[in-house]
Amino acid sequence: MTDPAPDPIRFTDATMAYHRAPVLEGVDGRVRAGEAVALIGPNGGGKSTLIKAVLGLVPVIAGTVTVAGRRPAEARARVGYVPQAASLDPEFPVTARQVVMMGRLRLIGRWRRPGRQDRAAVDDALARVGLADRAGARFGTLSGGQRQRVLLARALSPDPPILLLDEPFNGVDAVSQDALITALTRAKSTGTAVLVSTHDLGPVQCLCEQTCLVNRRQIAFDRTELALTPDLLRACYGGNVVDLDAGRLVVTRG
Ligand SMILES: Nc1ncnc2c1ncn2[C@@H]1O[C@H](COP(=O)(O)OP(=O)(O)OP(=O)(O)O)[C@@H](O)[C@H]1O
Repeated sequence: MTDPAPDPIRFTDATMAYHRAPVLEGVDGRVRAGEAVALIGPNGGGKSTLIKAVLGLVPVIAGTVTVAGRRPAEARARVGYVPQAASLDPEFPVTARQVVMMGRLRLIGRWRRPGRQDRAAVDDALARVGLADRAGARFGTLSGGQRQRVLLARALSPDPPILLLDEPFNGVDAVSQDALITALTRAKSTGTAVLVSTHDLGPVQCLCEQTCLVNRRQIAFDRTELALTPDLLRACYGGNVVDLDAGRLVVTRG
């Protein structure tokens, strides 16, 4: 009998630290193929730290984090990463198509030029985020939401089995939010595992099978409907008020 495939991402009582002091403790759960996990918590709660641990950029000082059964640094090629949109300078003189092609560089190799297959993959990735008609537009002239979609297309272009997204819905208009959700839903349908940090609970409820709540330690890692309860959200956000607004959960910063 062959062993089942390892989970795309597996956390086993993992503690992360930049230096000696733990920044995030006790993360335990898995991101399965074809599923999305939302990472939710207050500013400074450790969301970006967890994503960086999966990228192999932050040390895991206790427990383990594995990516496709390996240590994170050994599995980097299997992971597509969408950083916060602000991390790419809009003044940088490149088109949307050139930004997306950057996602193929690892496959193309340093000494080769992009081929027909690379160009087709870039066009396909832009189409998947609904920006086929903006391929030639300069990145800096696009709206914030469109830039975020270009960054998702860049991550999608090499077709990675695992996607990490750091607050992709921040400051994004409704059209772009829908386009991001559509592209991520499609990626899940082809088996991609998704880990997405967000402050916005709306997309979580339609996209994420599981939710991980963190505030310096794991508060919950469970099916979304079991994790997004007023009590757990209150525990996570330190008592900030949670309203049930027409069936939707809202975290207020009061
Ligand atoms: N490079 C670093 N070196 C040392 N400490 C860091 C570093 N980056 C982040 N931290 C600390 O780790 C803790 C968690 O930060 P992190 O950025 O993971 O939180 P976050 O939940 O992503 O917050 P936000 O929603 O504001 O992005 C914070 O106390 C932060 O100061």
